[in-house]
Amino acid sequence: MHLDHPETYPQRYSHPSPATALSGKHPAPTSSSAPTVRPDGTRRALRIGLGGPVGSGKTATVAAICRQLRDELSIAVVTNDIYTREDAEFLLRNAVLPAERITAVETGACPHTAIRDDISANLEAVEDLEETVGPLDLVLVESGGDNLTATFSKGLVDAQIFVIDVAGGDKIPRKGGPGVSTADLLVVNKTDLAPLVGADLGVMARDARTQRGELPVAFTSLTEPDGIAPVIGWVRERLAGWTAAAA
Ligand SMILES: Nc1nc2c(ncn2[C@@H]2O[C@H](COP(=O)(O)OP(=O)(O)OP(=O)(O)O)[C@@H](O)[C@H]2O)c(=O)[nH]1
Repeated sequence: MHLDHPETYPQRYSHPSPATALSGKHPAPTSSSAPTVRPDGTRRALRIGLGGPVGSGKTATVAAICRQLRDELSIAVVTNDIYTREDAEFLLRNAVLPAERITAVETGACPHTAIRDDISANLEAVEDLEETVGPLDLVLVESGGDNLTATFSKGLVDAQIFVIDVAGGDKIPRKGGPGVSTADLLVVNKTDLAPLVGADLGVMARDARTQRGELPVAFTSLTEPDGIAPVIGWVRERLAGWTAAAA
């Protein structure tokens, strides 16, 4: 695998039919069970959850999405940490969004509980953001770092991104689990580290395809300029579907 030629990645960003993305064949605009309109009748923001193992790059992905899209979209972020506000503080320190657009939820327990079983604190945080900073286009909900079983409740988010990284070893996609197998987008991050840890991106792409069928996979390196591009393409597609469904 030649890492200096990213186009040789078997599926740097594979989607069943990327060419049809603008021709109405979007992925389902939402699989969420949450109401799609706000009390005043306007459509609420698209909510995207980001989950994945500890340290895989969830916060870095959220930061990169915000930096890339904040000039054209109204964005807010909810972070979840077990005991601290570490992730929110990172986003604030790096000024990826104005402070009033970032809220931290301290889960005080297994992170997956707050995004799957008792979503009340997260729902409240999202709804407060919509009320205080006005109509939003996109809300990113970052889970605390967990294991391969964490998934979001469909009552909380409309779509889920699961972030793993190559430093965890190229066997991770093969291990499966609901995040790897069913997330709307699987991100394999830190591809720049592949040569250092002996991870084979081709094997990861092949195993991800076995686990996920036609669901998309994005290979990212957030240390590279525009390394977030494949994720941005996917987010834009989801937003287009969301907006089209509202029309
Ligand atoms: N080399 C490299 N490092 C990265 C990349 N993305 C993130 N990192 C680094 O990996 C570390 C963890 O990244 P985070 O974004 O904090 O990971 P996280 O998943 O939010 O971590 P938790 O919230 O603790 O679960 C940080 O030191 C990042 O700078 C990448 O693409 N390449």
